[in-house]
Amino acid sequence: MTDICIHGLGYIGLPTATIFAHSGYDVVGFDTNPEVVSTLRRREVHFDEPGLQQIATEAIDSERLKVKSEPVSADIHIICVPTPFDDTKKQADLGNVAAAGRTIGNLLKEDDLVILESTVPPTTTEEVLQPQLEKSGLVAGRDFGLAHCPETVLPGNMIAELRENDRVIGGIDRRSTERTVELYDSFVEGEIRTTENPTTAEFAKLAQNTFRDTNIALANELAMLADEYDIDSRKAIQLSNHHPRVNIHHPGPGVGGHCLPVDPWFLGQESNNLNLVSTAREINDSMSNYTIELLGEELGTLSNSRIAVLGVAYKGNVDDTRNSPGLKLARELQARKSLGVNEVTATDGGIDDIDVRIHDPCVSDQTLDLVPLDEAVRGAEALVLTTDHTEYAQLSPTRMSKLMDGNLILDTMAHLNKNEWSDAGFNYRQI
Ligand SMILES: NC(=O)C1=CN([C@@H]2O[C@H](COP(=O)(O)OP(=O)(O)OC[C@H]3O[C@@H](n4cnc5c(N)ncnc54)[C@H](O)[C@@H]3O)[C@@H](O)[C@H]2O)C=CC1
Ligand SMILES: CC(=O)N[C@@H]1[C@@H](OP(=O)(O)OP(=O)(O)OC[C@H]2O[C@@H](n3ccc(=O)[nH]c3=O)[C@H](O)[C@@H]2O)O[C@H](C(=O)O)[C@@H](O)[C@@H]1O
Repeated sequence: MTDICIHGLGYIGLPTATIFAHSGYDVVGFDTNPEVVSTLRRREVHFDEPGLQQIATEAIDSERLKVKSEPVSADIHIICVPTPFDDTKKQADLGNVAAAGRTIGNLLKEDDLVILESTVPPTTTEEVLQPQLEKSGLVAGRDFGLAHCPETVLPGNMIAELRENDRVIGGIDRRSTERTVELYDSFVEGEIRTTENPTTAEFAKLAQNTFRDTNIALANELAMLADEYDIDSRKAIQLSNHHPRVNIHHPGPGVGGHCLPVDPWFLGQESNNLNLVSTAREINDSMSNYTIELLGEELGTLSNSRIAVLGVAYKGNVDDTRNSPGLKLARELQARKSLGVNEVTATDGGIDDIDVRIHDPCVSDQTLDLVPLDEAVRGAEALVLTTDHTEYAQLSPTRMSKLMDGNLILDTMAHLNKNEWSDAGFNYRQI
């Protein structure tokens, strides 16, 4: 008999299935994508996450975790499916949650427990998932349990954070909440806090990411203001943060990933009260444009320039390019070229012909036209560092200088050693 069926074996579902298997449960991991299933059956993890390959392989080898392309009947179902964002409607696409609900509804037995882990707009558990489950004829709260337990792990540090992070659990009744707490208590070392309904748990999760996105927008606005005074924004922010109640985040080339740029919209998708939050989104989205302005300012013109964009993963040491600031920057520069207009510098009125070359040591996506580092840098007038991969911190300014035609380095993440690059003759600029 299967204890737990996990629906969706991506960044969240696979580590979760693995950790439950290691906690002694019999787990089936089900994914609708046959490639994910066949890759995992070959004991290969289909994305980069430190430490996961080993523990996932151990779980599969021990047969505590079975990977399947069909869902199975189980006492507990955990939903970890994607909840993408429809950018035109500014609404969550909850099709995968509804589909998982229908699938589980067909398998549901009395006394089962269903837990939604995916990040969703408030009320989704009760208004989208519950009706699908109840098509089974069983009633939530009476015949089966239902709860929301949002995931909060940080990509790059998931294995530790799965255990260590606090959890919020909101069931549709007390018994659903208690059963869910008991389940997560098997491996969570952080505090498990409960709320009286799933909506509060959904809201609390979104509030966390909205806080971070809004805070970064403040940092980005401070960076643009500091530039007007010709001072180092990061130094100023660092000094501010010594106050015991101030914690301003870091400015950068924009906010990437599929969580921070998306979740703030989920929070108020039916509301007219999304003011600060939507302004913060606009500021963070505008950082690629600001980066292009800085480039134009430093180079005098972008016409006929060659620019190397270093980093299209949305953050350091991951292979995920969803909503990547580096990719957005590269595509915006390339779009100017294809438009054949010069919107960047008012001074020369020439035609942009920007040669943009992109490199990333962690990303292997063939569709992105990535090139090796030397090829990206050779003949470039400017390097723009958009991702803080550890590997980039080791770049030799002397070697880069020999390959380049110009001497501009725009370090949007303040990842490099300013003195070292300046001493090597670079015009070093940060955001
Ligand atoms: N990746 C992250 O860092 C975090 C993600 N989340 C949330 O967790 C949820 C899942 O995200 P990820 O794991 O990153 O997505 P993902 O895209 O990496 O993985 C989701 C998997 O679900 C499968 N799938 C889609 N529909 C399915 C269905 N009906 N039944 C079974 N499998 C199905 C897909 O084929 C895919 O393999 C999202 O709501 C996300 O916002 C929450 C915290 C952190
Ligand atoms: C509140 C919080 O810390 N949320 C986390 C976040 O994970 P994610 O990898 O998206 O977050 P991140 O490391 O802040 O990176 C997002 C983006 O923000 C940028 N970033 C981050 C911090 C900063 O000071 N400045 C900045 O510009 C990063 O470069 C990146 O482009 O979202 C995850 C999620 O919900 O999926 C969540 O589980 C994680 O714990």
